[in-house]
Amino acid sequence: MDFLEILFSLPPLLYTPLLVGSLCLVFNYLVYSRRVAQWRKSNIPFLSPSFLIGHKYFWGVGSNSATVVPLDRIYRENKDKDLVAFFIATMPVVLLRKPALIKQIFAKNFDEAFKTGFAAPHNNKVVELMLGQSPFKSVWKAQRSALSPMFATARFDGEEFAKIRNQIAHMSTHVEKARLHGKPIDIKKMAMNFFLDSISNSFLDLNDNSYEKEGEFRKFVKNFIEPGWDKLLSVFAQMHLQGMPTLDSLQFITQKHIEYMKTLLQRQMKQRSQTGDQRNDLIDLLIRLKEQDQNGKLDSEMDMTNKTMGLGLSFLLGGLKGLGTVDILISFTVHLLSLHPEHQERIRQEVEEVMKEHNTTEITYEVARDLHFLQQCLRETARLYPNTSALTRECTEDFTPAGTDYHFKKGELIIVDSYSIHRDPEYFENPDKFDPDRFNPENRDSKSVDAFLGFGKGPRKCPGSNVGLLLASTLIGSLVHKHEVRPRSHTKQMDAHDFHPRSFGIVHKDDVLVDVVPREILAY
Ligand code: HEM
Repeated sequence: MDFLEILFSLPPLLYTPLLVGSLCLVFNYLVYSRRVAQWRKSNIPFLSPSFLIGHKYFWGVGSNSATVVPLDRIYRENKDKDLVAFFIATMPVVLLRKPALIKQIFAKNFDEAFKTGFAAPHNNKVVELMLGQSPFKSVWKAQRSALSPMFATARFDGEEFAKIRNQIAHMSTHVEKARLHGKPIDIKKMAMNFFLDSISNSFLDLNDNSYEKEGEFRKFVKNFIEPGWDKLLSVFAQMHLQGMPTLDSLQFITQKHIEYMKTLLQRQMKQRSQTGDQRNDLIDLLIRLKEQDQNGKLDSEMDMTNKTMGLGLSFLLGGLKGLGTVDILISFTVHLLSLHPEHQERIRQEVEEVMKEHNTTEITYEVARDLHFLQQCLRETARLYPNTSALTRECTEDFTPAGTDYHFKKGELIIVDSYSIHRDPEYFENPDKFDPDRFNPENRDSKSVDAFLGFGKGPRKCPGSNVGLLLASTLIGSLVHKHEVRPRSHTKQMDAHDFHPRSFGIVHKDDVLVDVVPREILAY
């Protein structure tokens, strides 16, 4: 009796999964053998897939390890190589290990032969625009240039900063209430309230105060970014299926998400047009672009509403990276500062000095902008805990990096693991130590500058980093100026065991709780 005869003699409930499973294994085998042959021909060193289901290090992702853990093992175990290819389940990727190679692909030759990571589903032009993944370089460049006023920190100068100070006042009231009740502060929640309320008030003209009531925007973003099996699986599905149309529920950005954000933007634009106010925010910008588009030539493939919406949504999602990064950066920084009272003291002194220089007793836009040591602390946190640790690019043309004989084929997916590079003693001495002074311009060398990837690299690096640093400096500067922060939940520096296993980025899995003691009380 052959295999098929035995199979079909079983009850259908048994033979159907067995048949599907066997077909999947055959399919995987074909995918692996084809790609391995290609890597061999292209001189790209690779790790053989284990038992037809990708590299074994990834099997625990989701239940007991974050994605960064297997990537870090592979990075460390292949010290002798510039790059190494392997499979995450059926997805073939090439991990770049050397900053010089990363520079070529992410910066120098990016325009020539690469695009950014996740593939948007075909025939969904709004999602393509939202992800900044138009196959036409001129489109994402025009998109980025149109949004550039939103990424300028100078926009927060003057009256606009009053909105941020308002958020700080809400935070201070909350901190004081918690302290009087003897309760710790949940830093992640506080940072998220601050950042999302700042974004919704300053860019979208919503009047949110999450301490009183969770606003609709916060609810939506929380649901969108909160780690879970559904998000992890949808990211994997998107990567595996490489832009092929999939079930809506398997997509990272579902039709429901798009509809919610579209409705929000359209409602705010309509209200603004009725009042005729001018705020120099995202809503004004979208109204202006829509008007310009109406006067110009309409794209026959996509109507102008979709174009304007795609642009607005790409800002809101920050290429999926802006939202969720600032609050995570703040909570990791407060965690590290809580373990280092000496750095808190330096920040307090810096705030005092800079306030004096600007002749003020408050944290103003100019003060927040000039808190250089605090910004060093934030960059050092982004080194130790780079939220977007897996940076991805895709080859759009066959490409051979200068000075090598590696041949990348069109469609090759490239990954860089910032977490591992940032913890490599070759580039950062004593890499696990929180040492903000390594970001003092006097101490920086070209080796560490090239190896720092906290905000990405090249033309597609983060355009919102300065806005993020300004907001984070305002919150932490205000908190540490008036209070000493002490650890409650995490009394040791967090490591990879503390990362959320179902997040694609670096996010702590538990709440980060701290106690805050007003400095006035400490002085007595
Ligand atoms: C300060 C905290 C932030 C960190 C650590 C951060 C980090 C990153 C990283 C690592 C990337 C990927 C870059 C690459 O692939 O080379 C990125 C992209 C991006 N970020 Fe940020 N980000 C931050 C804040 C923000 C903010 C506040 C915004 C929006 C106002 C923003 C908007 C974006 C956008 C639009 C992209 C996509 C860029 C593109 O694909 O061209 N980011 N960010």
